[in-house]
Amino acid sequence: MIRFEHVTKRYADGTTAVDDLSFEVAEGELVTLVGPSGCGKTTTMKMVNRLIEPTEGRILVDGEDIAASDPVELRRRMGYVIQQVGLFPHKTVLENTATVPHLLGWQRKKARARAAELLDLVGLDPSVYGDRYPSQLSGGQRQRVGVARALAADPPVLLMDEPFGAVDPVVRERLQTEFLRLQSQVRKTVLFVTHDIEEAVRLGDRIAVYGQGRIEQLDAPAVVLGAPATPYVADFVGADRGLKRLSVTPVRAEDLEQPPVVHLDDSLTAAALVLDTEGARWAVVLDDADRLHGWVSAEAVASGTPAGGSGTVRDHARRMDAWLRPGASLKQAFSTMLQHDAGWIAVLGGEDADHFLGVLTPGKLHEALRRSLGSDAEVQSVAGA
Ligand SMILES: Nc1ncnc2c1ncn2[C@@H]1O[C@H](COP(=O)(O)OP(=O)(O)OP(=O)(O)O)[C@@H](O)[C@H]1O
Repeated sequence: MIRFEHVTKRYADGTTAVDDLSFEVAEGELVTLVGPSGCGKTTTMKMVNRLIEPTEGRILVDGEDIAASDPVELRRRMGYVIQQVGLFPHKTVLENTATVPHLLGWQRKKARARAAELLDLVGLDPSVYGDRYPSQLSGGQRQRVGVARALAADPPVLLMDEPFGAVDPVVRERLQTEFLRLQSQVRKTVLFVTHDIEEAVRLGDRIAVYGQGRIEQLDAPAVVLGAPATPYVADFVGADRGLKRLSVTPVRAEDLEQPPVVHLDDSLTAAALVLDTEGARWAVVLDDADRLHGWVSAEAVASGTPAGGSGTVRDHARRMDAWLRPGASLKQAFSTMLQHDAGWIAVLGGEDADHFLGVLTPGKLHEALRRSLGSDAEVQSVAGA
């Protein structure tokens, strides 16, 4: 969708901001450009909407060399969100959002309806915020209007330059979450500039780590973190890259352990037999509908069994309210385990969404992390970690 072919940008003073850059962003893909200040990220992005012209090489959008396109027409096909947002102070939120549709000659009513729809999509109720002016919004709300405005004409490409850079970390995280949700619906082709590796890793389908004017590595976040291509990349992503990988590695059904399972109405004798047979110290407890209830320890079962053996698991089961879905991150899994002081966390999913699939334990979590890269790269990265 966006293709850089040997693109170089040298400024008049001789600074080579971008040096022989070749890479491609696929349709619907979100690529984050990350690197230290002055490494050429913004220059790269501004060449895509021709705010800056390359010195050498060419850029194709949808197969078409943009050097031959009309810059104004080109920019209308590309949403552009920047840190300073650049909302018109004398226009309302709704008018700001409808800017590009207006420019494209949409009828006023249609443009306003579209703007209202977009505001809703970015989490701003148009009936509450539509008539406000930018000065009457918080920083985070202004950023959302910026995103809504960039999406209003439904452009296939979004260029985002530190769009969440000016807000505090809490708001920033919320905006990232909302943006990910939005992107899963609209599937734009996105180039996203940031100097924050956490943000790059969280948002990018792939991340491009910049050195001076060059991409040092362009890979999926888990690969960049698990197998950095160069010492520079390893240094840039940080010594805690192992921890960061937890947040980009999903829990998969095949990573789960299958502990013994008993039901609430099982007799303690039956439960004791199951635990004995499997040599387990605890079992997961499900209700009649096979939904998660909690767990029961072998000790509790044993302590109840001599008393005539008439008791059921229900009398000794403990509740476990925490669980995850497949696809949750290993970080979420680990954090939930810590929060509940538990050595395992149940994973529910399947056709009825609440089916018990198995449990993730710290051992399985470690295995999942090791496997996420494929064995060779991982062995090296673990050895070198
Ligand atoms: N108009 C210009 N004339 C000369 N040099 C420039 C010009 N614009 C940018 N540069 C230089 O080009 C290099 C790359 O700049 P660029 O803005 O692309 O970096 P960046 O990675 O986006 O940095 P930041 O994260 O600080 O925004 C820097 O060394 C910068 O000083």
